[in-house]
Amino acid sequence: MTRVAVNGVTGQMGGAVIEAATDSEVVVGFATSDTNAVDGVPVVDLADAAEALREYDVDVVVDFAVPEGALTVAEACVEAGVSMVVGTTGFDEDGMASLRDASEEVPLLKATNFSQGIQVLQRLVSEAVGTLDDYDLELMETHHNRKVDAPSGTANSILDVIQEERDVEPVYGREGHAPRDDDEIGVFARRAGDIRGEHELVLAGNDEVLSLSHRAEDRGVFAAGALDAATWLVGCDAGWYEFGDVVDA
Ligand SMILES: NC(=O)C1=CN([C@@H]2O[C@H](COP(=O)(O)OP(=O)(O)OC[C@H]3O[C@@H](n4cnc5c(N)ncnc54)[C@H](O)[C@@H]3O)[C@@H](O)[C@H]2O)C=CC1
Ligand SMILES: O=C(O)C1=N[C@H](C(=O)O)C[C@H](O)C1
Repeated sequence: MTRVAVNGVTGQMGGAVIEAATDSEVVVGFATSDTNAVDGVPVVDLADAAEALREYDVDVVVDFAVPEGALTVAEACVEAGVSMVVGTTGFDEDGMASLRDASEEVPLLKATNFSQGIQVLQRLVSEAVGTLDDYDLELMETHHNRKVDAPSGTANSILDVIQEERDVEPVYGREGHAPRDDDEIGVFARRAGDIRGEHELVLAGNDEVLSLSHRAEDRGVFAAGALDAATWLVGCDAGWYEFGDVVDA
């Protein structure tokens, strides 16, 4: 069985990963709090991660935390020679560069969304935007009220896919006198309740509207995808991998 360490183990996704781990074993978790254990999984201070990766003979880290914590664990993975799956979102350019550096030393797989449906949605978005090349585009995402980064990592990834097809400029929310340019895309983030994650791209023109949308119904979908990625990643060469590599394998 793949031996997994979970970073952000006291968080919502940390708990979901422990629950979803049936074909792999979560042997240790990392946190910055004083917690000793979560659901029977021993918790080690994040500062001692490199040592713990060796002590618990970890194959791969699954990370759902905050960028700062993910980067600390990436350093520990490099030090201990352990693979890493990064689910955390909200990295700035420097953070992304640090992850790229780490991937030169160990196998590192990063995804802003570990649901298979989003993988397919991204392919549909590429086709739709490339074909309906003069339609107006608007991108919406909705998440629970505890989410700290906006727009979501997934929305940013969808935006990347769109920008590979069309030269559109994102406009984040609109207020006041804000007439629309042909080459802009409105991007909107809503936060409410415990909504797990909804994304929608609207394409409108030619007296018609095409809507491409996805809704996650449980965090288990992300946890299961991340664990699939973790099992797949172990044994790969050092390098940068994405969830599409796992889905296509
Ligand atoms: N890629 C994907 O499929 C998914 C990604 N996510 C992302 O995962 C991340 C975590 O999401 P949730 O579990 O919902 O958040 P959460 O707020 O419930 O958990 C965050 C965890 O990070 C820890 N943490 C906070 N500050 C820290 C620091 N400075 N150093 C180390 N750890 C720290 C917290 O103690 C907690 O355990 C977010 O970035 C979210 O966007 C969430 C769901 C799916
Ligand atoms: O914070 C979340 O919950 C989620 N975050 C990811 C994102 O930022 O896209 C993935 C998913 O939508 C849930």
